Amino acid sequence: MSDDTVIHVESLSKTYDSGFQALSDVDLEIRRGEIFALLGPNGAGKTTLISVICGLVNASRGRVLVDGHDNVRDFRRARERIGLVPQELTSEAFSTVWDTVSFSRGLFGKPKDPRHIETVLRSLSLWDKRRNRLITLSGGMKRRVLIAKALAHEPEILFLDEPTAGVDVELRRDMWEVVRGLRDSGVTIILTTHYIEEAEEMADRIGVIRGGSLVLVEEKRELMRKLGRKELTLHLREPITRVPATLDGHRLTLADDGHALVYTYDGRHNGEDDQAGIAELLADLDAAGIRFKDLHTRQSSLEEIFVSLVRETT
Ligand SMILES: Nc1ncnc2c1ncn2[C@@H]1O[C@H](COP(=O)(O)OP(=O)(O)OP(=O)(O)O)[C@@H](O)[C@H]1O
Repeated sequence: MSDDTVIHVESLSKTYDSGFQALSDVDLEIRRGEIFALLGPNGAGKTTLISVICGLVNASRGRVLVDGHDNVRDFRRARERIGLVPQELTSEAFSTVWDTVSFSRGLFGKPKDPRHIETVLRSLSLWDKRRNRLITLSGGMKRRVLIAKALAHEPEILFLDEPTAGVDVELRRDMWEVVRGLRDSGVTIILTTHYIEEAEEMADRIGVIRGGSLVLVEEKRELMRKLGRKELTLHLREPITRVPATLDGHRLTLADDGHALVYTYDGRHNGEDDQAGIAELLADLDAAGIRFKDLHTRQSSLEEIFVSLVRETT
């Protein structure tokens, strides 16, 4: 475990009383100060994993250390380091913003600290609303209150469970800004999401969970670089039966019953090399007497990468 590990998850499994195994043998290290996005389809085990880390659900096997504290044997020390933002506001509709957020701090046995509550409310643009009852707030403001509640006891780690589920595009962007601001203030962020775009936009690292197993953990940039390939498809005038040996140096595959050639290349980092590669390819095609009538390029998005990963592990 390295020094910058803030959460250490080891051989974690969870079988519910029903006999359903929701997590199997999950190992994960969360680094201090990162935004980590946990992606996965419905029922993959995202909420279960968060709940076990936060100590709300018991693991069947394995252990979790939060800043070095075992989340079962040393529950309080582990839990006080964590803020959890659930999807929905459950109660307190008639309380004011100020009371709701202050009360949350008290739940962790922390002494009152109006200055801190003020800082949190200001950072989330809730200060002007502090005397408003929750029931009078817009959906966006309610989401901010959920975050303020989770930050009231000064946690260093913040879990956001589907922070933008069911919200409109504008509010989603607004939430992304808020989350980035928190990360910039030094909070480690772990979020679950269905929205690939959300992970692509915000995460430093991405974990993909499927059927209770963590199938991949990778730097987002690295993931995009390794898997985010560009494809150039050349639609040929005349079909060919095989790629001529003179074109062996290029990454070419035959498609569409010999009517198309597909060239794959790394589209993100070596822009100049790519262009050189394409120029060479076109010259070699010409020399080989292969003519094409049309071409198009496409870039794989994180969405496609994700879909292919999920498919591969089925
Ligand atoms: N208390 C429980 N008892 C039995 N099975 C449960 C319980 N809670 C969750 N499950 C099952 O465990 C699996 C994982 O659920 P979980 O809520 O962790 O998934 P998720 O990835 O968060 O899904 P979603 O994106 O739909 O919220 C699901 O099949 C769910 O039905």
